[in-house]
Amino acid sequence: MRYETLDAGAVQAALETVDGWALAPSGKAITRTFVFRNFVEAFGFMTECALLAEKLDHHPDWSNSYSRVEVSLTTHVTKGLTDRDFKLAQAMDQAFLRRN
Ligand SMILES: C[C@H](O)[C@H](O)[C@H]1CNC2=NC(N)=NC(=O)C2=N1
Repeated sequence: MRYETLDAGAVQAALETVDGWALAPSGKAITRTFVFRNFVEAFGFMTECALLAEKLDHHPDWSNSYSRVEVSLTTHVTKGLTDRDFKLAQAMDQAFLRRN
């Protein structure tokens, strides 16, 4: 499997291609909180994203509390940000838009 590790400049450029994601203080993850009308909407989004993550072979670190889904994306094998984190972020952004 191929991972394209991103340097600081590439991370800044990639952040422009996603919606509402912020760089974590460590610089090794990006985070976004998704808010829904209720738990069922939030869990439906998580279910769709779980299938997208399997397809992309890249998986989120996330938590859910009622209508909120807090997501952190990082690449565990490289211990940093890669193009895969941004591909998954884009897919999650699109899933959110389809549902709102
Ligand atoms: C074998 C498998 O492809 C790897 O373990 C993948 C699966 N999903 C992954 N997801 C994330 N976020 N980071 C990884 O390093 C990672 N590795």
